[in-house]
Amino acid sequence: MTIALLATGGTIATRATDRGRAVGADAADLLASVGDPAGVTGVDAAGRLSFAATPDDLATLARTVREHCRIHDGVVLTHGTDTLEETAALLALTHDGATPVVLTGAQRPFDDPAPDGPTNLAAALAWATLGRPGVTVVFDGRVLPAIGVRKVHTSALTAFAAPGRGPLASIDGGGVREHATAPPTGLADPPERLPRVDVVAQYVGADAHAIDAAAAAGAEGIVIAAFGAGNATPPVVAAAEALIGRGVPVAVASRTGEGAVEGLYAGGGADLARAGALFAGDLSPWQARLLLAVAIAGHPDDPVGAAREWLGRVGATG
Ligand SMILES: NC(=O)C[C@H](N)C(=O)O
Repeated sequence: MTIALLATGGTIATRATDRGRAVGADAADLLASVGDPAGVTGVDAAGRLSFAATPDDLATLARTVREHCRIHDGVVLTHGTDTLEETAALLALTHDGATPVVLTGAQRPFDDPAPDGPTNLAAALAWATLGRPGVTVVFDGRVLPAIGVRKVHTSALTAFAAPGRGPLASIDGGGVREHATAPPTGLADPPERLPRVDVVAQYVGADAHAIDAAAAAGAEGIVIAAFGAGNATPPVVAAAEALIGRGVPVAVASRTGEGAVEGLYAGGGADLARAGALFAGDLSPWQARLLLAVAIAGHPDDPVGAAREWLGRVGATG
């Protein structure tokens, strides 16, 4: 059994500096922190804080993970928590085969007197060793599905949840208790590049400025971080209808944090649905954005059709 540990940076690898926390631990340091387990090869895949990652970085990482899936029995990534859910979604969409891919990270730095990184990394390696297929996130003793995972706390050690989808398993001193299996992954090839897809936030009185600016800046798709079950202000609905009419795919996801979107209300979600917007089920706006970008890259003729099918397959829509 061989496992690749791909270190990409994040708080789990940071030390204090006079500029603020900075990445200062590599794959070898991380493996040393968990006692250099046999069969695990450390790879320095990146060394950044995850808020600084670009779409190109994510596409490159997805291809790197695929390569390591071909030569190892499992792949574990250490990753910054800020955008871990976005990388997790991309890896889930582009996963190939049955090799377990497990993401983890930490809320406390590498040089913290009571770090959570070693516990999380040890649990991630233990979960990967079990060989369950698919892409998961292991954090603070919980195994979560990649699709649906969200960072839900800025500082607590229980930083992640998958609302409505629940932990798949718990890992603690008593061992691993499995409750559920993750939905299927592996719907597309990792794209060479991720097209620009922008997220437009909804708030009381939001006008069409942001959505129009996104389109003018070259966004090939738009995600509306909508009110409630999938509503937007009248000017944003009108702008979205116009964009869809010009062939720009528009997806709708909720800003609430839990539950699925539906086109229910006249003047809001019902109008968006009638215009042909993609309702992204229970995906967060951030994961919906990755899904739409992968669909645009892989299915330029019908990205909305491809994305609709994938949403069903990952259990995001009914
Ligand atoms: N806890 C963390 O890893 C947060 C950090 N800013 C990152 O995402 O890289």
